[in-house]
Amino acid sequence: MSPAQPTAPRLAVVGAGNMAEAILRGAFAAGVLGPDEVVAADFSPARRGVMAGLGVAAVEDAASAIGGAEAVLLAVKPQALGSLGALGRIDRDAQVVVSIMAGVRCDRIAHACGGPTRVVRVMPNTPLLVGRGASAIASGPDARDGDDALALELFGAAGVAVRVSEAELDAVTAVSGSGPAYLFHLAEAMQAAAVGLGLAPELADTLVRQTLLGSAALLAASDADAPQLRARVTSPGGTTQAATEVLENRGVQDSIRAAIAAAAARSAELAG
Ligand SMILES: NC(=O)C1=CN([C@@H]2O[C@H](COP(=O)(O)OP(=O)(O)OC[C@H]3O[C@@H](n4cnc5c(N)ncnc54)[C@H](OP(=O)(O)O)[C@@H]3O)[C@@H](O)[C@H]2O)C=CC1
Ligand SMILES: O=C(O)[C@@H]1CCC=N1
Repeated sequence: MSPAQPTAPRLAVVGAGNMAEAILRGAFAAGVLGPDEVVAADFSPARRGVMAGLGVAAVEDAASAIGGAEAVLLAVKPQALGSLGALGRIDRDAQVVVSIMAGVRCDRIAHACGGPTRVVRVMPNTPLLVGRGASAIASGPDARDGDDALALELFGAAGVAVRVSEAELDAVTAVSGSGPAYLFHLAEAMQAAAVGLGLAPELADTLVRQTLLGSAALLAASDADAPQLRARVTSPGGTTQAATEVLENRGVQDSIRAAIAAAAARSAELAG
């Protein structure tokens, strides 16, 4: 597909990495935006190539992408904010800045833009890639009514999008932003255990993926909560009880609580 050349893009994307790609794919699939309404900036020729493959005009220089866009999506790593001189080009009256950077507060973004700015922060997660994202959206102090509309549409197109306060975002980041990694950690451990018990790696992989997928679908669809669903699998004196006792004796629930607390603390630290 040859990239479009928008004269006044609706959305300028700064940082066309994994998350930006997931967000754009979801938005295009749902028809929320067309590729000709987007311009993306990335240092990496390979990432610009990915954008071109989506039909999006891609440039190297963020400053040249920003001009005229209705909204600017900041999708670089939090550590890159300091070197984003292009933010000085933001029209703070006319443009909305949507940031997915973990931990970076609205006031820091506004400072980088040169003063009060219409900032909307979003914490998405990678299941966006398959249309099953969980995204939380917080409007900053200088955002106007309706400034979160594009974010709600964009992120709602690829899963669930909910409004939260900025104060809640560190906890959200720890739970749903990083959350997919916790499940993948469990998948790794289950696959290794299955192979350790003598199952072929391909069989272990199939069984673990389908077990996690089916369990997540059951949790999502059921009126029962997680403890009730767990009780239904656990026959008294049976195999699940034997496993659960080991998990409890080894403090797995405490470990998960501590891990999520560490993620929230790290998100707060990234605020600088
Ligand atoms: N991954 C996840 O699960 C989640 C991530 N986030 C947030 O999403 C953000 C993006 O993450 P992710 O997509 O994984 O990051 P990536 O590193 O994949 O993508 C960022 C891209 O931006 C480029 N870049 C950096 N600075 C500039 C600049 N000034 N101008 C143009 N391009 C630039 C980088 O190039 P180069 O590599 O050459 O520097 C890179 O290609 C992060 O802030 C993260 O906190 C939020 C929720 C979940
Ligand atoms: O690990 C991180 O910092 C980012 C934010 C949430 C998921 N990934």
